[in-house]
Amino acid sequence: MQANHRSPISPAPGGLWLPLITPFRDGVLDEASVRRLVRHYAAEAIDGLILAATTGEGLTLDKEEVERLVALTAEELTAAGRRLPVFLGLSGSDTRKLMKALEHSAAWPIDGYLIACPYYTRPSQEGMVRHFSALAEGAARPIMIYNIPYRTGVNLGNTAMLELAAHPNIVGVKDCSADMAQSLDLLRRKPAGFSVLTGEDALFHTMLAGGADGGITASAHVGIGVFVAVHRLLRDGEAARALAAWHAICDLPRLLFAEPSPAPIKHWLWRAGLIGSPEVRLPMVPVSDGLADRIDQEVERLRASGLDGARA
Ligand SMILES: O=C(O)C1=N[C@H](C(=O)O)C[C@H](O)C1
Repeated sequence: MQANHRSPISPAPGGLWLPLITPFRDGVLDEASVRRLVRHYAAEAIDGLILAATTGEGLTLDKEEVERLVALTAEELTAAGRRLPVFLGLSGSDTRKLMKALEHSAAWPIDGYLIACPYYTRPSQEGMVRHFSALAEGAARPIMIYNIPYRTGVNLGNTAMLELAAHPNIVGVKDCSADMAQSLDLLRRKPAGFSVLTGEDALFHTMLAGGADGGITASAHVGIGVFVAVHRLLRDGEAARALAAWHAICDLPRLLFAEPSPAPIKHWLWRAGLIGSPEVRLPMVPVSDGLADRIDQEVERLRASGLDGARA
């Protein structure tokens, strides 16, 4: 398969990548809200977008919806004059089906893929190395591995990860191993050209300070400017200012993950006027009344402090 990059991206992704929620209204993709969201976040100094991953409820989208989501995003980025890398979230436990998904999306305006470890079947380390190697061979664009054992049921260990990191088409990992020793060991041993981006929102500052290249954090939908600032300040050696900035928002992840994601984030964005409805698709359900009240109060507090970033 030929490489077919829409735009040249840094070979090793870094900085703040936003795993965009997918807005729905009355059961269908809410196109106006997709456009508004993309415009809104394209105006921020983020480094990339991820579509249809966990936060984007990718498992509930049909092929036509994913294609439309990708097209709308590309249109809005072009209209905004923003060359932002866009990776598509993929997951599955059948290598052949994933190869077909790669083929199906080969001409889409995306720059790469975020592919989760195969879930439910609990393959061996060798099975996962062969799985990702096959996908990397077949993909026309770079792949980031998504290691999230508490969702998939299987952990891609560092030996296997480093073997995969040697593949030129595997450019990084979204690390949600939930094992600090494993994450720090990976940061110590990762080769040049292979990025580690944390997907543990609450550990965003800690992981960056430990040498991570960036983060893919759903919480950054809120207070996005602060997430960007924390990354830049640390990169520029301004540790004290980075920590002070982080302290202003470090409780957000706990609030936004108090119930299954992305319902709390969607409630927030709806209250902030960025999306037309907080709708999620079953088996996800809307936030409880109690959490809705807590989020509403926090929306007001951040709005008053100017940290919300919700200026559509
Ligand atoms: O959408 C994602 O990708 C993210 N996944 C993590 C999860 O699975 O909970 C959290 C992260 O903030 C974004």
